Amino acid sequence: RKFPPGPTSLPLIGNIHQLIYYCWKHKGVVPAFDYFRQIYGDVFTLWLGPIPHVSICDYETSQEVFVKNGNKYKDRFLPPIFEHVSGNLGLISANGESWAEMRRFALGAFRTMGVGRDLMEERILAELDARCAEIDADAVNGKTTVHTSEFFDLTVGSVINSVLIGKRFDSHNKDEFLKLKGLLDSADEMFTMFDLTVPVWLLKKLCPGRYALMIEAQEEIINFVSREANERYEKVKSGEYTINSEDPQDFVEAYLAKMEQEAEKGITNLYTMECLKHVIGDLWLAGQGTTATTLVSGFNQLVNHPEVVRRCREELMRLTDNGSRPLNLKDRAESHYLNATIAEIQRHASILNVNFWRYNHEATTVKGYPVDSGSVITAQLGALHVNNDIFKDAGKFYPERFIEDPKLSNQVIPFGIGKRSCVGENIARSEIYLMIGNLLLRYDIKPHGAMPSTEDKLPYTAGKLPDKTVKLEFCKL
Ligand code: HEM
Repeated sequence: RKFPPGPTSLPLIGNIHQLIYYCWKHKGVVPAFDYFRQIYGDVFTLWLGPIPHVSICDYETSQEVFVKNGNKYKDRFLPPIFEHVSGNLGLISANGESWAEMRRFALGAFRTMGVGRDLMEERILAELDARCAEIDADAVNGKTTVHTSEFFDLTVGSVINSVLIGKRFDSHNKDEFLKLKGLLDSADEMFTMFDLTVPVWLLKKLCPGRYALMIEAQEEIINFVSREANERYEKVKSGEYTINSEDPQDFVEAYLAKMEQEAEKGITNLYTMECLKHVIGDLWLAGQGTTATTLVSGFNQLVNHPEVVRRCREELMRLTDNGSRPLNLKDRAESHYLNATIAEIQRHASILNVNFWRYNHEATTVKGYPVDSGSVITAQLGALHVNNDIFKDAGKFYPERFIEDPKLSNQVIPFGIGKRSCVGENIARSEIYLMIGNLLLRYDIKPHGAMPSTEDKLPYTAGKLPDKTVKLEFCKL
C-alpha cells in the first residue's frame, strides 16, 4: 500500500520470478516492462528481493519527478560492481560532493572546449574526413565494403579520445583500441539487470569468471586513458609542458589547470589525479559505446528504409547546395526531416534496456501513488520509448510521426532526464547529426549481402546491442 501497483510479491524473492517469466514470455526486458505498464499503469513497482523498484514509463511523470523535484533524486543507486572499481570517484558511479563538483566541472570544460559550437564541429568533421579518406582509398569501382560497427567504434572512439586526451586513433594505435573494445563488448554482452544489484562478494563467490571479466574491462579502459593523463602531469611538474588554462586543448589540460588553481587556494581534496583517472575513464566508457551503438543501430534502420534515406538526402542536397559544402550544426534549424529521422533512430536505439536507479530518500507521491522512502526509482527509458499510448504503432520505424506532431520529439529522452542525465548529450547529438547527415551526403549506402536485422541482439541484458556483424557497401555519390 506504500507503493504504486505491481504484481503480488513473495517473501525474500519479491517479483524476481515474475520478472524472469515475463522476460521469457515477451522475449526481453523492455517488452516485459511494457507488459507491466499495460497491466498496472505508467508507474509500477517490482520488488527485486527486499528492495522496491519503481519504474516510470511516461514522459510527463518523469519530468515531474526528475526535473521539477530533481534535487531529491540526485543520488544514484550505485551498482555494487561499479562502485567496487570507482570507490565513489568519477561521474557514473559516484554520489555526493565529489560527483557534483566533477559534473559541474565537466560541463564547464566541455563548454570552454567548444562543445555544441564550431570547435567541436571541426573536431568531428576532421575525424569523419580522415575515416572517409580511408574508405575512399579502399574503393574498388567506387565501392567500399565497410564493417559498420568497427567504422563507428573507431570514429566515435577517436573523437572522444581526442576530446579527453588530445589523440585520435590511427594506424599506430588502432589495434590497442580494438583489443580494449573487444574486452568491453564481452563484458557488456553478459551484463544483466541482476549484475546491477548483486553484492560483489556474492558475484565473486558464485561467478568468479564473470566477476573477473567485468572488473578487467573497466580497469583496462581506466588504465588506458589515465596513462596519458599521468604522463602529462609528470611533464607539467618537470616544466616540459605548460598548461594553457584559457584555451585548453583537451579535457586533461582543463583538469590539470583547475587542479593547479585549487592547490593555490590550498584545496587539494577534490581535484586529484586519482579522481581524474575515474572521471576520464567514465567519460570514455559512457561516451564511446553509447554513441557508436546508436549509429550502428541507425544505419541498420536506414538501409532497411530506402524511402527515408531518399527524403533525408533530398533535404540535405537542398540545404548544402547539392553537396557543395559539408552539413554543419547550424543546418539543424532547417533540416526537419533529418532531425525527425534522428529522433526515430534514437527512440529505437534507446541504448539502455534498464535505466540506472536513483534512491528515493523520503516518502513522496508519484502520479497520485505513495512511494515510501528506502525504494529506488527511475524513468524506464526503454519502456517509455515503446509506449504505444505516446508513440502510435511504436514498433514501426516512422520518422514522419515527428513531422506530423513536432512536440512529440520532446518525449524522446535517450539521454535520461534530471540531475543525473547524460553529461555528454551535446557531444553525442553533434556527432550523430554530423555523421549521419554527412555520410548520407557523400555515399549511397546499401547492405553487403543480406538485409541487416533491426532487432536487439541481447534483449535480456541491461543494455541494447544492434546487429554488429553487419557490413555495408559505401558507393561515393
Ligand atoms: C547516443 C549517445 C549517448 C546516450 C544515448 C547516452 C545516454 C545516457 C544515459 C541514459 C545516462 C543515464 C541517465 C540517468 O541515469 O538517468 C547517461 C549518463 C552519462 N553519460 Fe551518456 N549517453 C550518450 C553519450 C555520452 C557521451 C558522448 C558522453 C561523454 C562525453 C557521456 C557521458 C555520460 C556520463 C558521464 C553519464 C553519467 C552522468 C551522471 O551520473 O552525472 N554519454 N548517458
